[in-house]
Amino acid sequence: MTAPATVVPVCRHFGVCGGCSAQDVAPAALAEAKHARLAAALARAGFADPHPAPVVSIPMGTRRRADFAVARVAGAVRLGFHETRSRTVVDIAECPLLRPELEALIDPLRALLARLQGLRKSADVRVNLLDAGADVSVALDGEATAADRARLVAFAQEHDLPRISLGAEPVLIRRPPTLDCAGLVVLPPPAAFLQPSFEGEAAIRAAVLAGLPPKLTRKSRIVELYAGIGTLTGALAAHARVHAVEGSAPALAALDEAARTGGQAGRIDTERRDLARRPVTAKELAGAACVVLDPPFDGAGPQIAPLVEAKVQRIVYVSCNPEALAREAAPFARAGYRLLASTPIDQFPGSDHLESVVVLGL
Ligand SMILES: C[S@@+](CC[C@H](N)C(=O)[O-])C[C@H]1O[C@@H](n2cnc3c(N)ncnc32)[C@H](O)[C@@H]1O
Repeated sequence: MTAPATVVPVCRHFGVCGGCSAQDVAPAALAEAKHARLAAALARAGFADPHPAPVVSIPMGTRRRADFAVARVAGAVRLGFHETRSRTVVDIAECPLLRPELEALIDPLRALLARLQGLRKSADVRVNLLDAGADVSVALDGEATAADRARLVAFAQEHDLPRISLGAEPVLIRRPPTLDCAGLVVLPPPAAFLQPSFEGEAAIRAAVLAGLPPKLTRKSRIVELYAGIGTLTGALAAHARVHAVEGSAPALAALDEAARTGGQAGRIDTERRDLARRPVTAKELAGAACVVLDPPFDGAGPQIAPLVEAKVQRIVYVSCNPEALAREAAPFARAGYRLLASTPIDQFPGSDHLESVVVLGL
């Protein structure tokens, strides 16, 4: 018997909220479609007959990062996500994608925002669930008043948050906002980029480690591009020395500090660099046993050409955009790289987004 192609959406906001576009597609059918999408992207890149590994499916209720949009409309505050292709904020009562700890903060956050004088028309709230608890950052469109700051402090205390911030500025740190990234204990900056779920992050890490060259020694060098706060760096450093490159100063500072305090300074060195303006050159990549790259949605752009030119034996490309992957894997295929492995990771259930890890070798 084949699985039904459609199911009843689990969330009452489905169809209006732009957060999930495919919640009415049966999970098995969605997984099949995502698998086919990765295969098609790799075929377009020029790899004949790609056979991605089975999809790693991350269930609903696991999202540990939420970017809420907030709007003050006719005196009332809406908190939720934008409608599809619109700036209108859907005022949500639930979000089954989220971990329960984050879902439980929706109503209290809305009540908090309603009382902030610095909220004129709109705001953004980023909640990152760290090991230390939910790290909240509120970006207002107006100036926060002293009373607003006092309300943020009271909110952090009432909800036992490790830290609450206005944008990038911490207003109160109650305990270190720690996150264990495979042994590297990081203090991410407010509103840091995190992979959407612990489970998805573990799956990415496992696929990346499985893609490393077999003969690494502890003296081998891995160049990691777009390292962020070090989500993958600590795990890579268990296998080789890592040169981690990242454009965001706060993210890189967090990674650097974690490496130093964790006694990994000899294994991990860091470099702040805007890879769009100043890509790492082929010459700089000489001698690297492997390059791991995890670029933003639009891809690595100008970084690709020097990477292809460098002829590094192994490339592990983590992608959250199959279209960019198809485009950027193509020059590797033309340069003679073989597709060694590809893993689709569905860490965006209920939507058509797809994460994947692709391993290329010469
Ligand atoms: C998809 S995230 C991956 C981060 C990290 N690997 C992780 O898994 O958490 C992409 C990273 O690329 C960084 N980035 C974006 N544009 C960049 C640029 N032009 N140069 C360097 N880094 C950039 C972002 O700050 C972000 O940390």
